Amino acid sequence: MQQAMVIMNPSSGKAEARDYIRAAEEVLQGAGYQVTVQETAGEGDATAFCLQACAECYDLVVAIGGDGTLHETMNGLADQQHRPTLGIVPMGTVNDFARALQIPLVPEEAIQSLASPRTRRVDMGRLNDRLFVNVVAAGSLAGSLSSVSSEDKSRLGFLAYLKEGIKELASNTAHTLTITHDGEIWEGSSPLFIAALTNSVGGFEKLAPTAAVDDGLLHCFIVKDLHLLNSVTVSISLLLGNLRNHKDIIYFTAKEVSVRSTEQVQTNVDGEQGPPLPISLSTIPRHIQVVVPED
Ligand SMILES: Nc1ncnc2c1ncn2[C@@H]1O[C@H](COP(=O)(O)OP(=O)(O)OP(=O)(O)O)[C@@H](O)[C@H]1O
Repeated sequence: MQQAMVIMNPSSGKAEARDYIRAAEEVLQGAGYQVTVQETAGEGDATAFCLQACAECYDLVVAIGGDGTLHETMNGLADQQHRPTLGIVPMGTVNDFARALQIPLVPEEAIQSLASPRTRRVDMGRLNDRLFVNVVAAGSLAGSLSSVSSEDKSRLGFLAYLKEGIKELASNTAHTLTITHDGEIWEGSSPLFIAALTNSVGGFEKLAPTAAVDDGLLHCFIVKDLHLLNSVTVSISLLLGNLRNHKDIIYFTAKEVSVRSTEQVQTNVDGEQGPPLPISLSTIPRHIQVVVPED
């Protein structure tokens, strides 16, 4: 019999994940799996459970939680020889990875699609010595995005990030960043650098509309010194899915990028606070197999 481990974060989103365990077990048992449920109690648990699933050669690991739970679960798959297929039931407030893979955001529907026979191989990102699934941001704006409260995320979604971002822009802080990729070096003042693996960032699916989950590329945006006034035109370009063509944005794709600064600069990784600069980023093409809904 095939083995499935369900890793569930009871605190994700509106703290309703526990209510869906029974339904997930039923669908997986119906699909022929013997199911083990593991509930996280805090940071690091999802990674530890996933490492156990790799070591014990589970066939499937299902993450029930938000992007943070998914980030931790996928870090357990990093350099393992046996990597189970991944199933996702999005329960967070943003759920970027699920959006990028067209996994339903309604938990009941996502649970039904766990029995889908369709899978996709997707890229992972590497940041220094850990993995990321969706996006890395660096700069003064990235630091402020880490401070968006869960309450605001639940209430306002993407607008919560915009609210924090505008507050930060008003204080007009930018750092000197040195960004190296493919033998090219950019150095200048910037409030924000973004490297996205998928088209969905902060719940907003038009940031990098050309990014595919399996193109092996980091889609990078350098926001040149931004003032409140031109931030309006940048926001409009963002809404139109045309950010990469804005005159104050430098857009490029790369397989490897490094970002450093002589100043103390914060990062945000998959929506949570990351390590300070310097960082080295790269892609691990088609590293993970994910269950996706049937067409
Ligand atoms: N039982 C628990 N109680 C409180 N926090 C937990 C528990 N289990 C895990 N965590 C923490 O929850 C965080 C991940 O939350 P997750 O991202 O899944 O939900 P979210 O923040 O509501 O969603 P999103 O990232 O989409 O906004 C991790 O930092 C993890 O350490």
